[in-house]
Amino acid sequence: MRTAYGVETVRAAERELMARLPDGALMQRAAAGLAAACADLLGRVYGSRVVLLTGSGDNGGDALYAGARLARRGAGVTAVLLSPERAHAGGLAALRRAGGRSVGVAGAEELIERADLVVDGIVGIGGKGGLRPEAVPLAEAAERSRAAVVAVDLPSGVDVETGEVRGAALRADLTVTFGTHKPGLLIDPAREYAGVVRLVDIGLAPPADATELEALQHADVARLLPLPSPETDKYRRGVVGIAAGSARYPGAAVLAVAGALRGGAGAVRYVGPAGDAVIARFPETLVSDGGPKKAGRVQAWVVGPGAGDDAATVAEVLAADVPVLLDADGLRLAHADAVRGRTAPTLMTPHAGEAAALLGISREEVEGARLASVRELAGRYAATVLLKGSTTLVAGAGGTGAVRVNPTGTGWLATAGSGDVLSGLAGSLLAAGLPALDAASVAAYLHGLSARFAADGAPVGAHDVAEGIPGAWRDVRG
Ligand SMILES: NC(=O)C1=CN([C@@H]2O[C@H](COP(=O)(O)OP(=O)(O)OC[C@H]3O[C@@H](n4cnc5c(N)ncnc54)[C@H](OP(=O)(O)O)[C@@H]3O)[C@@H](O)[C@H]2O)[C@@H](O)CC1
Ligand SMILES: [K+]
Repeated sequence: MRTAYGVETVRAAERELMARLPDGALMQRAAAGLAAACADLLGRVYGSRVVLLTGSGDNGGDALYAGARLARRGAGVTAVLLSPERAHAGGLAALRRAGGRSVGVAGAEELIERADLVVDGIVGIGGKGGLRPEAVPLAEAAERSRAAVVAVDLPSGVDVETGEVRGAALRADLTVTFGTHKPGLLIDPAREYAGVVRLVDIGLAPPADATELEALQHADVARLLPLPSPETDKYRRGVVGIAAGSARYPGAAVLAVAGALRGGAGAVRYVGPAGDAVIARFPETLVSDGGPKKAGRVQAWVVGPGAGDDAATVAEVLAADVPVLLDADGLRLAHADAVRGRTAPTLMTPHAGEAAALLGISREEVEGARLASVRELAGRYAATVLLKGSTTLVAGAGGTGAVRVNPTGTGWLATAGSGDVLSGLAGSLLAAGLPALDAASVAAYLHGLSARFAADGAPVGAHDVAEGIPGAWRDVRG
């Protein structure tokens, strides 16, 4: 499991470690890791031109010490000091001893444009607000320049706690972060600014119960996948009910069923007006004519994809005492009290536009503040919430615990119907007995992986994503 921690937790872990180490040892570990990453990126250090953007805190100190290491290996290193009188004294002295030099911001843009490597040590976890005005032209020059840009700990200007970016920020090709990941490095829009993230181990050991974000990895998903035992039957594997589709949108029903058939449940029941289309494509589906109540035994329901205005079916499903996944039209048609009042788990799967409608804010606000939005929805509805998008996040019911961030997402998933496949897949995992947080995060993981395999660098349709799910299972299980 990849984990990320908030600033207070990181600082507490740093204090604890520093108390046991000689003065400055931690910064030397950080600088050594940073210099090694820079050298890898440069390929040839000797003769390269390196510019250090240096702020007034320890983030600048890391950059200066790393710059000194590069200068000792023959790089021409220039530190641009944003506040010359407050630059890290030890780091600056080390750089000068190694043959590096320092300048003020005047003329810095030209240096940046001619550099091979720019190191962003303007601010790290001590930063408040976005980039200050004097740093903005330097960030713009770095973007214009052909130099590789390496951010120290995090790209300056992004919100390390939330992944929000208000105003200008440095755009890095590589971020070298120390001790642990930070939430902002894993959530868009900040994640975009971070480029590739490389974690340098400096010996920090933050407590597991303070985890802010978790990203499942293959091994975690493999452990959670529901596998049939020798004595199993379809009810033990779980029966998922799909109440989706309408005369106008029969395809949503077909795609939700397609996802559900690949999710590990033993059987898929379908109720709704698209039964003929479903059975024509998937004859193994148990189609029934009555509403959800008359469908027979179901261990989890999916309601909403392509459902049009059928509020009665949504209400009927919400009244069932089994896990319910609420998606698409279902999110709009559900009564908030009916969701909050449920005793069995509820999983809501909005995209940013649907989340915005539920929260009464704009889509842009949701996309700019994903972490806050997903937590807020999970709190308001007392439901597990999967917020789809460029970074898919899953918050557990109530919104207070660690939020799961999906590492397998891809832009190819932004295609009509892919959400229907995801809802069927996650519903199937719910029926197979996974807790809602696991069902949602495992579904997002497999869905993203499947899309990556199916796309392989070219556009895909939602049905390709559904058909690729077994391949994603196999890959995860190794
Ligand atoms: N602690 C450790 O053991 C280790 C820490 N390590 C490293 O230290 C970093 C944290 O260092 P830190 O605490 O000194 O804060 P830091 O991020 O450099 O910024 C604070 C300074 O910037 C200023 N400032 C604030 N906002 C600003 C803005 N928007 N734009 C511009 N300036 C702004 C603010 O001054 P102000 O002008 O507000 O008085 C203050 O002086 C961490 O990210 C990691 O890289 C590693 O070496 C491993 C060991
Ligand atoms: K930085």
